[in-house]
Amino acid sequence: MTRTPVNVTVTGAAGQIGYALLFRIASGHLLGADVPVNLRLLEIPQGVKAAEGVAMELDDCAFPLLRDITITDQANVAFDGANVALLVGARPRTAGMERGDLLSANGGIFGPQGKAINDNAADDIKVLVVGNPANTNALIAQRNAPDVPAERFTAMTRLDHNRAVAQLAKKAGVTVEDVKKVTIWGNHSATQYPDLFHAEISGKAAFDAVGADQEWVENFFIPKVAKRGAEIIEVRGASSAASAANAAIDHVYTWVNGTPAGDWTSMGIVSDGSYGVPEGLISSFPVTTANGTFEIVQGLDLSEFDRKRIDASVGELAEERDAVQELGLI
Ligand SMILES: NC(=O)c1ccc[n+]([C@@H]2O[C@H](COP(=O)([O-])OP(=O)(O)OC[C@H]3O[C@@H](n4cnc5c(N)ncnc54)[C@H](O)[C@@H]3O)[C@@H](O)[C@H]2O)c1
Ligand SMILES: O=C(O)C[C@H](O)C(=O)O
Repeated sequence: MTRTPVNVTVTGAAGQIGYALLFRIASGHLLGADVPVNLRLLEIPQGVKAAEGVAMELDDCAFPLLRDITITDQANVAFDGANVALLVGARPRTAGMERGDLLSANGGIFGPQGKAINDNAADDIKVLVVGNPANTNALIAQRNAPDVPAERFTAMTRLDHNRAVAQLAKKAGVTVEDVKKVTIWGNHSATQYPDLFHAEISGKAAFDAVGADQEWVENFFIPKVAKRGAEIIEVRGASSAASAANAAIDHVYTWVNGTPAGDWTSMGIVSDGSYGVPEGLISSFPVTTANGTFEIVQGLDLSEFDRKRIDASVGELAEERDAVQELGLI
């Protein structure tokens, strides 16, 4: 059966993550091995030539699922008919830049892109924001797209989720498939709360499987996951790219194809007020997915330890929201 190609828009296509991402999308890892794709690559004018070079390499792979590539510096063209949008391109923080400057510079990117999605994307559009500060950039895009259901805008915490799974598997001496129900709560930042207390390892409580070692949880596991991005930058000399691209693939694949039975994932999504997270903030939650939709896992008992850490990260998200509100970006 010939399937209609899915239109996948990638912004920042000529960047590091773009280079690690596009070949996997074109080879069927984003949506499935039987789903043809059209790629729409958005870059700033200075990035267009490099994106053309990447497109030449994509051609040279002769991917059977890749039908068409469009390269543009116009958001309205890039998001025309988009079914999936991966917003990777962002303004990085540079020396001397205050947080307000960073939020303002990114508002200038994610506001217009949100509007372009609103005006041009397909009715079933699904958006993943990767570019940092991911949660607040997603909020800016979402608020600038009033005609798109809010739940279609998500922010990436899957890299943090995967990092937590890997650390737990290492500590417990098991494979990553044995680790289930890990949660990243809050912001994709150093305040995030990687939660192992509701997780399972080989069918038993993860906390017990790591030796019920509270000291390890507080002083190794949580900071290791929360500060892994900074550690990669320090050791590699550049921010994570292949692992970030892999997490973006995982995020969308899971959203479209569902979470496996007995497990959940972490996604930054618009809060409905669950677990006391103020409605409207884009915060990471434990979610299950099925048929292209997701639901927050309900009914988890939160300890005082959990509550304190979730509140701290959500507090940071509320501050970022207030800052972009003051700047008139939402
Ligand atoms: N959420 C996460 O887990 C996570 C993980 C790693 C990196 N990141 C973030 O992802 C972003 C991209 O990282 P990278 O390593 O690919 O950076 P990069 O600098 O290599 O590439 C970014 C690309 O975006 C392009 N760009 C900038 N503004 C644009 C715009 N308005 N429209 C289209 N393209 C634009 C640039 O020209 C560049 O080619 C950064 O913000 C980084 O901090 C997020
Ligand atoms: O780009 C960064 O600041 C780090 C990145 O968000 C990561 O988690 O690896």
